[in-house]
Amino acid sequence: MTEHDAVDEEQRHLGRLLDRLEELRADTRARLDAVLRGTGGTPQARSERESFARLYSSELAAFNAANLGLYFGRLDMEDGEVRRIGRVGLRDDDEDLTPLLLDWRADHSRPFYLATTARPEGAHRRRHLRTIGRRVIGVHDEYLTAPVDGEVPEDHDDVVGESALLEALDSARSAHMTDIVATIQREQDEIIRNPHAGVLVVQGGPGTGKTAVALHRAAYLLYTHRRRLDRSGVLIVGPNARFLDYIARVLPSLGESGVVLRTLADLYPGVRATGSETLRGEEVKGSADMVDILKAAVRARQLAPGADVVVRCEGHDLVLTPAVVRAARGRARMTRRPHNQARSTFAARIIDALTEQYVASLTDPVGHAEDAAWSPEGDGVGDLGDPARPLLDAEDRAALRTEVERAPEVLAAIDEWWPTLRPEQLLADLFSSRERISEAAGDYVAEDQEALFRADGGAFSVADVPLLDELAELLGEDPTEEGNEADRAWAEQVRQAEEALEILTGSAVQDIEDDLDPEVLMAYDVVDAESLARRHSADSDLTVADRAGADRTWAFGHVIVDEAQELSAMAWRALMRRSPNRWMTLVGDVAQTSSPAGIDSWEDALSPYVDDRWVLCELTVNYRTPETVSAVAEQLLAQIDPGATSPRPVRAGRRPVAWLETEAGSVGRVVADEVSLVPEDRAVAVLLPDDLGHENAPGIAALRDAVIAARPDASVLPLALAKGLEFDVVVVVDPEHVLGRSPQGLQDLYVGATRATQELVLVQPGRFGPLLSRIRESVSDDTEELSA
Ligand SMILES: Nc1ncnc2c1ncn2[C@@H]1O[C@H](COP(=O)(O)OP(=O)(O)OP(=O)(O)O)[C@@H](O)[C@H]1O
Repeated sequence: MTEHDAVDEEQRHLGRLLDRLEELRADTRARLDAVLRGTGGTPQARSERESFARLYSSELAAFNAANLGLYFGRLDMEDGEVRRIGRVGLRDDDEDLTPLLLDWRADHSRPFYLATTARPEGAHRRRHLRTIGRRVIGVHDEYLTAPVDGEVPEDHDDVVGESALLEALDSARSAHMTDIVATIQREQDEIIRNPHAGVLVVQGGPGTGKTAVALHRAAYLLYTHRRRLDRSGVLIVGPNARFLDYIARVLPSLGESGVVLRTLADLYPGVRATGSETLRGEEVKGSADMVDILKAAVRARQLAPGADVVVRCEGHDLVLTPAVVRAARGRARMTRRPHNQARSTFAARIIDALTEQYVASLTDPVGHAEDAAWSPEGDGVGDLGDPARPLLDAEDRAALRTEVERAPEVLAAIDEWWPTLRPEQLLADLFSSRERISEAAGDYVAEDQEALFRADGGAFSVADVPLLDELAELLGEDPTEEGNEADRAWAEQVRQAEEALEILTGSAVQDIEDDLDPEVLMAYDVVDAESLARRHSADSDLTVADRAGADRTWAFGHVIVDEAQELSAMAWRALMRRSPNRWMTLVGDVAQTSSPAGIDSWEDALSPYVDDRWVLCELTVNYRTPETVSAVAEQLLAQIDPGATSPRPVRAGRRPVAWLETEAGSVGRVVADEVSLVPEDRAVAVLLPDDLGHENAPGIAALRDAVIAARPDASVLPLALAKGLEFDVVVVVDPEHVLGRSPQGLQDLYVGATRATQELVLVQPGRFGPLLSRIRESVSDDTEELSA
């Protein structure tokens, strides 16, 4: 059969598939319309209509997304079976519901991604289709076993379907990422379909497809564990909003909804962290020691007076001694409940003490009341029923207690000593007061204390988000606030689980001064699956993604973190709370860590939560940067970690790396010239050192204007925002400044250089320093050296 015949054959099949897709789409559209037309009925009927409407809408979205590149692969099995693989599964409407197309995630599609001549997986031939719109324009066949017509099987190493892969990689990068379903590689497939139900760490150098793999794993898990994950949702946390915008376009085309995409900046519902942070601040706030600082800050708000305080109640003066208030505070702390929930214990103790005095003052007006004062050792109740004071019965005493409880001065005193607190307010109060900082963080050196201070305490930065989350745990909800019944019930369940866990693990109830053990986070594990499911099936018109995104304590079925190396110890805590079952995919590269609070090793980050119960997978092939750029990146990596291995690039470069030294005043012109050379269909980015990348940095506006004049669609970004992104041509401005700016400078430059899919240009005001000159020298065979 010639290629021409093969194209004709596949074109006929594609036509059949597109017709079938159209039928299904029309059918779903009609059902959706019918559901949307429905009105009235019982609440249950309404709620059923809502869920059908959601189901049909998401089916429609999947059909719409599948339209392009619907059918991309075919496997001819040794036993004669033909499997056609595409973006969605389609069946004929005949009696047997004959499969017309297999979803790429189905088990039967797997050999398409795995088969090699060494391990053909039962397949005889793999065919990749090239399509444009509704047209098949070519096919590429690989024989995995001795072919019938005598062709020799190709040699295979770790790259499967190489020509289809290279074609996919060479297509111009649009502003956003595309899916890779047609060309997933074996090592990637093994991660995407990995059955491990705990923490899976995916480590890989730049361009190895970590982000792509994470997204396809989300799609695969939602397909394979739909019932479970549809209710509980999947959380994907990425490095920045730009990046999320970039991947949000990929997920629908993978056919998925019900996924919550977040950056750390918006992980805490109701707060969008846009404030800036110093490197020192990032480091101090990211450290796990902050847990103690925050606990101290909460305790500092639990007060006791220095001298006796008189409160008036219905015309009677009642006295609270510091000892009584301290004892009430001790009791409240001993409950080990969050601050706002322990408040009722504190208040009850104070009110008991005052009631006792009140009773005494009425029954013993001549002044023996003091003898009856509630003592911290007493249980505060028995005294009320003392038979030596028969004048008031229990009912009278209860009425008096109510009077005390409602007395404005009593309420004010309780509010002053044990106020109801909100995380945002407490953190803002703490950071805007040097006095409070030194009270809570007295052990810190002055410089670290100063790093916490800012005049506008409420200008939250990303580093503050995990602190707000931690405080929300320490403070708990305000039990007097309206609504949130379900949340309170959930918090109560978790609390009981914590107690059960303490009994199970035999650990004694800890002293009130004790730190919470990180293991306590594991308490969610003993909340049974049924309770989790009940919570997840709450009656609501909102989608799972909407509800989960707005609920800080939502327990996600699966959590995926991209660029996980950037997470601080505090951020890990916040994320682990969202993954009580610890079913997570963590994707990252410890050589790219640029945050001073980020991690150097996966062990250190994970051991507090799962000990050594996590699985590491590595990606070794670089699909992004060509050999020319990789050679430079490899040398930078050798500086970061001499033991690390660079991923192997699959592509050759078009143009050598350009090293341009220029007068400080000509940077704008040189960069603009470079940018103007880039063909129009290629994406180009100018990456700036983070401290020069912001709008107001000197000279940046002029540089930006020059670049935009040369290429209006060019991206001009600080390096930190380029994380996870890619562009065909990348110009890094002032690499020496990047190197010198922070201890993570090498990592920053490594990240910047590895954003390029085709060309890298380094523009240096002045001269390159010793390290970069050495690298330039060592790759000089294919280096373009220019002096601008
Ligand atoms: N199997 C594949 N087929 C086609 N393209 C692929 C494949 N794997 C990865 N790619 C492409 O390679 C590029 C790099 O992938 P991705 O951004 O996922 O890498 P990464 O490991 O997350 O990189 P970084 O750590 O630098 O952010 C993307 O354009 C992606 O689409």
